[in-house]
Amino acid sequence: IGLRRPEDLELNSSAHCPSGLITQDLSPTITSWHMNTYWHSSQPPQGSNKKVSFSGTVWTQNILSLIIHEGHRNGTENVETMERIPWLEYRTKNRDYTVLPSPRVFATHLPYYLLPRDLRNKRGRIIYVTRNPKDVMVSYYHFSKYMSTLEEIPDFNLFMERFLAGKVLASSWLDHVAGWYSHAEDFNILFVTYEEMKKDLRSAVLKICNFLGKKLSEEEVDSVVRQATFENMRKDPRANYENLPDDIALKNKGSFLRKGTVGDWKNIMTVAQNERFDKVLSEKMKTLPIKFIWDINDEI
Ligand SMILES: Nc1ncnc2c1ncn2[C@@H]1O[C@H](COP(=O)(O)OS(=O)(=O)O)[C@@H](OP(=O)(O)O)[C@H]1O
Repeated sequence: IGLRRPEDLELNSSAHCPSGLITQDLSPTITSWHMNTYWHSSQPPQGSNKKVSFSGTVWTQNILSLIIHEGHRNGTENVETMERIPWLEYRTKNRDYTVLPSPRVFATHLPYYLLPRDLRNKRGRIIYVTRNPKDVMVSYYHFSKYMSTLEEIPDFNLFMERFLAGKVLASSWLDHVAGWYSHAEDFNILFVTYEEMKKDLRSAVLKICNFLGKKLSEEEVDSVVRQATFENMRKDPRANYENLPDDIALKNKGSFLRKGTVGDWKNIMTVAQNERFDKVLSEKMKTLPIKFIWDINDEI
């Protein structure tokens, strides 16, 4: 399809990323800025197909799967999320990605410069999903307790410094987001935020359908929205990653879908930690047009 095979990317994976964070030899990052890449297989029509997203990876994977696969939507097929939308950078089961049926959809946490090069020729669509970085950090903090493959750092202060320095799975959130935003015009990309999905899921689903050129009936959109709510995804073992092996997920320590809210950072961060975070963030983001939503009542 004109895209290089993932193994050609020569990633130097340094960590497991069972839930989707990417890792290369960079010091890794966060949990909720993610990216789902999507493209059709052989000979894709010009400029059509691919998508990536950041933050709310599993949520977006689920939404995409529900939009694209009628069998998922109507419950006649039962396919694991990671089978439907595999990770670009983690080839579980040694699958040959070049022979997957169209449309091919992938999730990734790769920075923009490591993506297959034809994405820069806009051959495929990218949905990039971001979430406010304080909630990302807090989500990742809990996630690292849940995943036995991640180092657990109980001291939140220390954890925050690691996060800000990019010494977490998938590397630096700040660099990742800054990189993608400043190179957006090279890609056929749709930016979606976790917070807008949370505030108005139906509009977000329609926005994604529109970007993909996928027409669903009103009832089908209703069905996607219903199945993509936090409450319903939490009950769905595929969406909640309940089938992860016990040696990867410590299920007695929680569940993958934990709280699913905007503003949980306020429950854990101190005033001093918040000020320190804001200082680092504003330095890094001062030239970028990103408005973060820190609270569900903030205007989008
Ligand atoms: N449907 C729905 N609604 C609201 N929130 C949702 C939903 N699905 C997943 N989530 C929340 O997304 C957080 C996990 O992020 P990711 O899926 O990106 O993680 S990962 O990169 O795949 O590890 C994690 O956030 P926290 O609950 O704050 O930890 C999940 O609960």
